[in-house]
Amino acid sequence: MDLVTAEEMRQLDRTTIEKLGIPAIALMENAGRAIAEEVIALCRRRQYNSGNSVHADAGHGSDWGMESDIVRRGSNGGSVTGGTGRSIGGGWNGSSGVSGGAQPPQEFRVSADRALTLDHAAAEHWLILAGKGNNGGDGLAAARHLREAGLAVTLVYAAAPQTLAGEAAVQRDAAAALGIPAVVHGRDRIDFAGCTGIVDALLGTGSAGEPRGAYADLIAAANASGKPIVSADIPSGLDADTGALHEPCIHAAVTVCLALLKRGLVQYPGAGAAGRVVVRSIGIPAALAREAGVQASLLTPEVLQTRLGVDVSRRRSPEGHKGTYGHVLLAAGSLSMSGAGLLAARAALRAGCGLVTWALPAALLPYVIGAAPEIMLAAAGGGEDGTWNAETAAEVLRLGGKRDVVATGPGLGRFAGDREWLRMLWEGISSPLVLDADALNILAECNYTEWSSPGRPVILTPHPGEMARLAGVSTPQVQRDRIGLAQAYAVKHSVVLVLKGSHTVIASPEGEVYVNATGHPGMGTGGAGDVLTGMIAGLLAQGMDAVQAAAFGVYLHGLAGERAAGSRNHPSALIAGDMIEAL
Ligand SMILES: NC(=O)C1=CN([C@@H]2O[C@H](COP(=O)(O)OP(=O)(O)OC[C@H]3O[C@@H](n4cnc5c(N)ncnc54)[C@H](OP(=O)(O)O)[C@@H]3O)[C@@H](O)[C@H]2O)[C@@H](O)CC1
Ligand SMILES: Nc1ncnc2c1ncn2[C@@H]1O[C@H](COP(=O)(O)OP(=O)(O)O)[C@@H](O)[C@H]1O
Ligand SMILES: [K+]
Repeated sequence: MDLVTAEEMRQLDRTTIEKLGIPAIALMENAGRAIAEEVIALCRRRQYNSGNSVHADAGHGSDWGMESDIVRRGSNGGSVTGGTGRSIGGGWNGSSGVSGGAQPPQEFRVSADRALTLDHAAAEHWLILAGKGNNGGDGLAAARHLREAGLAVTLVYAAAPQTLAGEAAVQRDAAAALGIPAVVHGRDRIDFAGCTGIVDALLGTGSAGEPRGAYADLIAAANASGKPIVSADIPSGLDADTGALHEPCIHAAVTVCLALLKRGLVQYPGAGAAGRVVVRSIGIPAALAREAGVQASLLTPEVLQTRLGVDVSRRRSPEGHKGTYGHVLLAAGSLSMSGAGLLAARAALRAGCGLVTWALPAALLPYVIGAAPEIMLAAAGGGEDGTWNAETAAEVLRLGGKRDVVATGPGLGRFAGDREWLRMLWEGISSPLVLDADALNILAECNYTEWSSPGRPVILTPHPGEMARLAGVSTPQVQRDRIGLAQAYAVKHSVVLVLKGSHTVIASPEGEVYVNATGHPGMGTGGAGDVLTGMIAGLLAQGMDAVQAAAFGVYLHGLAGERAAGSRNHPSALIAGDMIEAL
């Protein structure tokens, strides 16, 4: 699923309208219809949750909705198929006692427009907050469809209705011709307390900066009302590209994202303000996105398989052996942070590589013998206190020269001469390199683009603090536009960048970006990143290319976190080692 900026979306709108000849009003109609359908779906969920679906339970009501189908299925032991609507005039259901070879009577089935049908529709009264641009037009179109479905709607114009233009003005006139009641901000009283829900169609991809005047007032009042809000395209007040929230910003229960997923909806804090995000097709062909040069996508199994060519089933050859699956060299751990090396080494094995050699300070070795018997240990010299030193570079280079992947950083610590140490590895290791933790902190102090490189891929896996040091900005600046920053950094420095955190971003040197959606807040625990480093190294060793290994590693790491969190009594009990066991 592609992720677009507001500007990219505008281009795709234009291409659809001008090159394909689809009228803008048709797109707006589709948008309005999609928004109305999602409002109705929300009303159904609400009714279902508050037990109002008793009709559907009894199987004789007029509820034709999705949730009621689920209820019917449940009450019939799964034997009734849903999704076809209520049948009228027929009655044969295969168990009605028809016998003796008699044929069932020909069924006569008529289905209503179930997506726009709602039980107790008259109990609903929605306010449609409409801005004066096309986002407002979408809301006005939705109002007509909702009214058609029997819900009461009141239009709330942010600006005088006569200031609307183009397609939005067409929608305004259609609503007026149908006699849909309308109020105007600043002129009329707006009864937020009396409504059952709010459509936010104030600002979409054309918004710029903080909501002003009437827009700000209406956003604040909508949030304060406590009523469920369905946002058209994006929550008004959200930066569609970065996920930054202006003040004020709508906090939606549902966001009906139109045509293509906007970047800002998958980046925090925007992702938190959007609620449940539903992407709805409105007639803009999704295939246009790649043709127009869109480079970002959500990391779904489909993207992993078709776009990245990852064999997600991770088939193993019947004749394979440990040599088939590659050998990782991990240079990590020090006396006070030995666990970081152990976690990374074990995670590499669990990711499926054949062999892992863990190079570590010699003084540390006696303490970790037997901690994970599957791991080979290599004493790399270092200080008597179990720390690394500059002289260890030669041994790491020697060991790394024979391995399929070299990973370093977890638990490494800082030491005199560490910049030169890292430079020797960077220039001397010809297999793919994974750098994390202190290796990144060292790198941040070096002008490494001037280092010579044997032309192999490098994967950097910073958390936001490490990213800030690498990019020379503050951590809040990193978080303000994670996709944009990761993309720019990866291209400029010719690295594969994994910017960790909720919805980890993976960026390639060619500017391709993938945003991960697996994971769990329980993963905010020491060592979780070390596990990821090991996993990515383990996948690289098995022959994946750097982007494949980074993306698939992040995806699997998130899944493991979800699984591990689910297996504890409480997710906050999750520790990094649980994720390795959940692989
Ligand atoms: N054919 C298409 O293009 C399709 C578009 N579609 C839909 O259109 C949306 C984009 O529509 P859009 O480009 O008209 O912009 P939109 O988000 O309605 O805002 C513009 C208005 O807001 C105002 N305004 C801006 N910033 C403001 C602020 N901070 N505070 C206050 N006001 C502010 C600005 O006022 P101005 O600055 O001009 O005074 C202007 O009046 C898109 O998200 C999708 O929903 C779909 O239907 C598919 C087809
Ligand atoms: N709220 C969250 N949702 C999803 N993943 C998370 C969340 N918090 C942390 N993580 C993941 O956990 C890992 C933490 O890594 P890091 O900060 O490097 O930890 P450490 O240095 O202790 O190993 C990263 O992969 C990050 O994406
Ligand atoms: K909106």
